[in-house]
Amino acid sequence: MRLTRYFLPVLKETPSEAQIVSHRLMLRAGMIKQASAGIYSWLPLGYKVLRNVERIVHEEQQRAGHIPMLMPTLQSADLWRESGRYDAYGPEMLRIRDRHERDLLYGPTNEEMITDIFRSHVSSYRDLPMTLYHIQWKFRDEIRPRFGVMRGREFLMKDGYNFDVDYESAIHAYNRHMVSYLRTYERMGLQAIPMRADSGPIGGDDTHEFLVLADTGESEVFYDAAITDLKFGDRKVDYDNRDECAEIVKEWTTPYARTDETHDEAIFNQVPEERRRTSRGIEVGQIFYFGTKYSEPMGATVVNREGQHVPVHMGSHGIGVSRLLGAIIEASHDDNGIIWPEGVTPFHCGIVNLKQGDAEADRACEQLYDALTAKGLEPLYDDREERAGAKFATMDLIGLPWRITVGPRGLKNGVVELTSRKTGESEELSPEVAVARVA
Ligand SMILES: Nc1ncnc2c1ncn2[C@@H]1O[C@H](COS(=O)(=O)NC(=O)[C@@H](N)CS)[C@@H](O)[C@H]1O
Repeated sequence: MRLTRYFLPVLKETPSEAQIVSHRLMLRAGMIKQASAGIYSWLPLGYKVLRNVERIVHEEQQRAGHIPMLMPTLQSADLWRESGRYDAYGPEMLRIRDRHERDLLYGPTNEEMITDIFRSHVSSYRDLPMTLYHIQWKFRDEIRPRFGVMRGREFLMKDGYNFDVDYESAIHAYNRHMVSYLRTYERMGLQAIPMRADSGPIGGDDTHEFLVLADTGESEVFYDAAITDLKFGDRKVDYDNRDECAEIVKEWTTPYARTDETHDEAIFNQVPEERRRTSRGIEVGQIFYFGTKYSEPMGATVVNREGQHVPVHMGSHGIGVSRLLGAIIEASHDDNGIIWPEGVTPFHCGIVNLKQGDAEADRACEQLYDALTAKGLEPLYDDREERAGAKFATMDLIGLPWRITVGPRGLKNGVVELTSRKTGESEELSPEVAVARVA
């Protein structure tokens, strides 16, 4: 992409209403624009990162054998009356009436809707296990939306729902989700720690939240420092193997890690003093087991092996897709701006032309552009008539992992300058070597 043909409305000033760094940087880098309280337009750069986060979520959910689909944002109130949550959910639910005076709502979550889909089509244990998921916008009328996309009113969530014939199978589904989440967050360059949590309005008794440690996090957390040494890496996992998934879950849930809702001082004190940590965390996902909480009242049953009609055991599992952009920036930035992990960066490499209009420099930039593109690495070419300082500042602000700077003087010596955003280090290399170095 050429900057003169893109739409990147970077801001010179730091917007006063932004209280945390991710909100400030998302506004300044021209990624989002507030439409109304807690509701944002996703401008091109932000939208590109959002799609990259979605792609990783889709890949890891499907690797775990979960099936993608898409449910609407608007739901009938009747479904929520069946489960008894229509009134229980409270003022966070945006209630809407259509022209025929029918009660609708903008879905804050989809347990009722997915259970209705399941009960309409599945009636035998032979069709199980089954996990359906979608990535869809949600609405929760937060009384105090804040911190930009971190606590929005309209936000993008992956919500997945497992259907199993019994408790053991549903716990395997729970473990499968935990394993898929560990890999998902690592691929985004995040360390998200699973912590035992309280279940809130969704209900049920088994639940873990995934938290990214950050001073600006809304949750207070207590954990054993040993848990931060765990790495998932690119280990191969047989997601159908119950013991294998249970083993990984055990590895990640043995060290003490809890939010303030479930913190137990007595147990925490058994952790060696030098390893006890308290901090704050950003909740980027949550997994739940809630048994027959929805299948019972809504009559979602299957005939089991013994020929009995039994309500299916379920769980729901969410990832805050739009919140993740804020969490990643909180975890990866410096004074000059964002530092995108390779897995989610909007462009892989910036190209800065120090002398736009100089035949040599222009040609070298075009060749770099083609070479990077040929390697499947999307460049952002700053071809504006701007002075170098402004071009460098923009590249640092929007946080691309690599920048190649091209100038007439360097070209005379057959070199360009390759700069790593993470380390700030620069090297003079031939254009071919510079392109080879961009991961
Ligand atoms: N107001 C919000 N703004 C941005 N992200 C949010 C907001 N509320 C929740 N999320 C994200 O959505 C994730 C899942 O939300 S949740 O309430 O914990 N879980 C559910 O809704 C269940 N139905 C799981 S499918 C959270 O972990 C969080 O990362």
